Amino acid sequence: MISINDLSYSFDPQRKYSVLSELSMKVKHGEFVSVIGPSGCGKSTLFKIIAGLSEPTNGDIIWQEASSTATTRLGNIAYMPQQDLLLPWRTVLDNCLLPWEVTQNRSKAETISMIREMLERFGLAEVEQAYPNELSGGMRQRIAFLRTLVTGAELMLLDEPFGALDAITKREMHKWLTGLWDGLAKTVLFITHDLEEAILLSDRIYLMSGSQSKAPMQEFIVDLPRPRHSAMNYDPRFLKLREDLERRLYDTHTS
Ligand SMILES: Nc1ncnc2c1ncn2[C@@H]1O[C@H](COP(=O)(O)OP(=O)(O)OP(=O)(O)O)[C@@H](O)[C@H]1O
Repeated sequence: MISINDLSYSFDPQRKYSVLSELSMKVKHGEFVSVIGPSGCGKSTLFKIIAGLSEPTNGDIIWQEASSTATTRLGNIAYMPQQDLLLPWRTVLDNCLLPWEVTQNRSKAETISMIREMLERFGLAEVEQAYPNELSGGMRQRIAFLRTLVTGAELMLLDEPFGALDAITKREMHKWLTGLWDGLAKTVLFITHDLEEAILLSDRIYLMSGSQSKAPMQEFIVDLPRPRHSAMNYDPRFLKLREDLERRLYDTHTS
């Protein structure tokens, strides 16, 4: 689906300090891949480059089997930032229509009917005419996720979508997303600081070191069957991986 090769990025025009340095990773069709790493190591910067909002300083992004530029990716890869960014003056339905207003890629009636089906499936049919301030945090995140799906893009970049939710709502969101995942036929790249969330949701996890002296990326395979459920948190494979990730994450902090 996407392959990132030796990617580097610097905010500094003199390029003295690189936020990302020779970083490589791959995501296959239909995979759920999480990116974890210490705060400030460049996870959101990486997502902005993949989404086409910034051009890398060096390196190549192979997307849809060809070398790509920011312009070819922009608007074709769905990006859900940390805040839900729902427009407060628009109803749920009108917020979900936003991606269609930009692309106009099918008829409005067809899009509304597709959104209504998704609202039904997401358990949100009754709030179609509600405004964002009338919804709970979990509902707002579900609407923002639905709006990201409406773009129709196969690759979705989700930047800490559950980071601001309380522990119980977050757990409900995990249950909801793992239940939904098998029928979605999407490819997801997901940023999180929550190791349990990363293990429960992902097929693979990349740990970004953010350090010039360490390997920029370490890969971990999550060897747990699907469908996933929260009781897997006690599976010995889950516990072993959690311990391993925690240790490696701590190592990157203390390097
Ligand atoms: N527009 C900018 N100009 C200059 N430096 C920036 C800019 N945006 C981010 N940075 C710096 O780049 C580094 C990486 O930031 P980024 O937000 O990508 O990290 P992150 O890993 O996503 O962090 P967190 O986990 O805390 O969200 C940080 O040191 C940050 O201060």
